[in-house]
Amino acid sequence: MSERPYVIDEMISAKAIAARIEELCVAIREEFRDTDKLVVVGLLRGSFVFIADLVRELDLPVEVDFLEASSYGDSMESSREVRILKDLRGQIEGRDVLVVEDIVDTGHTLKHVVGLLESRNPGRLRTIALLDKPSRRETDVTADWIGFSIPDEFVVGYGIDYAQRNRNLPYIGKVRFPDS
Ligand SMILES: O=P(O)(O)OC[C@H]1O[C@H](OP(=O)(O)OP(=O)(O)O)[C@H](O)[C@@H]1O
Ligand SMILES: Nc1nc2[nH]cnc2c(=O)[nH]1
Repeated sequence: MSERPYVIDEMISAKAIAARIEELCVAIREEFRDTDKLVVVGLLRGSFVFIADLVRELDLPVEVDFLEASSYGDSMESSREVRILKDLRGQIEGRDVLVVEDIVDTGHTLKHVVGLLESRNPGRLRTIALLDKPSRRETDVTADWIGFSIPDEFVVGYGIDYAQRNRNLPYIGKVRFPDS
């Protein structure tokens, strides 16, 4: 945990997030309207709040599963080495899958996870990210649906942490160091 004092400035309000999720769900329902039972895969830990709001708004028959991937640890910099700390409980072969990510930054996490899940021969595999930082991308990955495209700021809240804190903020905020 960093000892350096920081403040959090609100960037995207809880209300704006809820409104955007409603819009995204219209598009996702359309894409999966003929699917029997969609497998919605949340990438832990950051997506736990987003997936909870998303599946309740989606109003489709879904199965929820989780995969835990980590590349940042407690740091603000990606290690670029994605570790799978917890695998899915269920099989996805032949199943339609929606991967739910909180943020795509360098893109290493999403690229690694999509590669892993593709190797299991799912049906349709689609991805959604609440936040996208295109200016930071180091890989050729893009989520099929994006909530908000944001500038190069380190963000927290709505599931997303800084050194495991601030995940419980209801909004997205950016971290600022007043001493710099
Ligand atoms: O596009 P990238 O540069 O790979 O960054 C995105 C990933 O970074 C964060 O995960 P983290 O490793 O911090 O784990 P966490 O979700 O458990 O907080 C975030 O939740 C994304 O999964
Ligand atoms: N907390 C946090 N984790 C990230 N992982 C990748 N980008 C970010 C970010 O902006 N904030």
